[in-house]
Amino acid sequence: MVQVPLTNGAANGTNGVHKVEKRGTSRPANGNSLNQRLNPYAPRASDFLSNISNFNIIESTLREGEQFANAFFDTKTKIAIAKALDAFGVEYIELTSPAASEQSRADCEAICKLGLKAKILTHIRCHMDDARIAVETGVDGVDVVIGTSSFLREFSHGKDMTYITKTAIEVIEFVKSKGIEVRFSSEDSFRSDLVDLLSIYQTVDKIGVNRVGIADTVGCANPRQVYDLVRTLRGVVNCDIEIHLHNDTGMAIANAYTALEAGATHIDTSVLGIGERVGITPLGGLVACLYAANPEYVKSKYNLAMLREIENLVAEAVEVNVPFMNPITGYCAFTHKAGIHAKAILNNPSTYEILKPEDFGLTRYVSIGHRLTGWNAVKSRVEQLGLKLTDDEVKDATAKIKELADVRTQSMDDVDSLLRVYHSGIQSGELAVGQKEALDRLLKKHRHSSLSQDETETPTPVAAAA
Ligand SMILES: CC(=O)SCCNC(=O)CCNC(=O)[C@H](O)C(C)(C)COP(=O)(O)OP(=O)(O)OC[C@H]1O[C@@H](n2cnc3c(N)ncnc32)[C@H](O)[C@@H]1OP(=O)(O)O
Ligand SMILES: O=C(O)CCC(=O)C(=O)O
Ligand SMILES: [Zn+2]
Repeated sequence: MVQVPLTNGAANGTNGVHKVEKRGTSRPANGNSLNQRLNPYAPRASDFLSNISNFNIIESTLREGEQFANAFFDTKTKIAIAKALDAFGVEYIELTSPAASEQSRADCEAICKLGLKAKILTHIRCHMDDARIAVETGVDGVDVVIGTSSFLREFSHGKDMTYITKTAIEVIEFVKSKGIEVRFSSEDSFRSDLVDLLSIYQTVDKIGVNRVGIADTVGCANPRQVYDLVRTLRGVVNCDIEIHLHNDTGMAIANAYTALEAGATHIDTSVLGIGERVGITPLGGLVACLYAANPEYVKSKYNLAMLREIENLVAEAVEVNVPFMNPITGYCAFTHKAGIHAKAILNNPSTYEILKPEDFGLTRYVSIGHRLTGWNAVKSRVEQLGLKLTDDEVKDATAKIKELADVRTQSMDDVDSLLRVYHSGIQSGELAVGQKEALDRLLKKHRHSSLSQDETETPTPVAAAA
């Protein structure tokens, strides 16, 4: 595909300096008036419940992400991912339970010792044995989870709500006694009884849990259900509300956004969304969605130019490619193709872009070597090449590009050669607008001379004699 770079990427340097002061609370940033102009339906400050401009990310690549089928992170890779996420600016990094294995425990301790600005959490079952191990690792907080749906109560741990509540209180009070954060989450919340849920959340809120978590463990929830549950919970507890959303039906980003609108304060993500089955809310997709709502706030919190590097790091570690349709970093995320789009983009990129590539250290492209191209896009390339053609001449050359592209997509070199031949034909007087045969003759001559040049090229010596 011919891709004409229209702007240069403004790759920001990464903020590799680790300060001791921990993240974890974010200040609301208003000021989305520009965004309101770009998108009249953008969220408004008057929505008093909404945390679209006041949220924290709990980045779980090193916990949920380790549950992805392909994932095996050795210590070095875990440290590289943790450092990259910290430099990006996530508020929390969640790690696999130290009860999982001896190496998991050692890695958890090693990451705690890095002195990152992000708060380090580990994720455990609602059990005193796990809690005792977790608090010895040096983490800033412990995320406690237990299934509350009838499925999990019957087929996973086999405990009733009375037992769950009693154990939750014991674990929470123990973790709190160590002076670190504690969160309590109900696994499979959306298939749990609402009265059970609200009752246990209220109990743990009263004993001073820092956050309660809602989990769409099987990815069954839709945005309206998410809104209703978070909104209801917001009216019942005073503590922060975290949400963890699986992507089995493709709803994870929309559900995360809706949860913030309903008053959730913390969103779980993983890089590229990796996790159990198809994973959870992806970091990049969530950032894209929240940037579209309030770019200044998102830019103030995160080093957006690092996103591509982090995704590549994780993609390589788990041996997958970054998907072509990935928000922000998909290979064609900022490529514009159809002539109608290209013209408008060239006049003002906001016509067809809600995300600015330069804010992510990326570059915009207009693709022109295809049959959907238009003369405005071709004119832009003519100007980039420093050629002088009238509008009628550009339109004439565009017609030839389309004719050729009806047979096969033209490379950048193909298009550039055609434009150069066209231009020199006009300059020399061998060509005028509409003279199709003359243009074909010139193109044929050019092809012939490039071929014979190739044939007469001296081969490069493979190795010099000693
Ligand atoms: C939805 C989620 O993703 S939750 C997070 C999932 N994360 C993990 O599973 C971490 C990795 N897991 C592991 O390394 C292991 O499963 C361990 C160390 C946690 C437990 O291993 P094992 O003792 O061999 O038990 P196993 O994995 O077979 O079964 C889980 C046990 O925990 C119990 N359990 C399951 N969930 C919970 C919970 N949330 N709280 C308390 N106990 C639980 C089960 O009843 C079962 O107990 P049992 O030994 O009495 O049968
Ligand atoms: O701890 C949580 O909130 C979520 C646990 C989990 O991974 C899930 O329920 O899918
Ligand atoms: Zn999960």
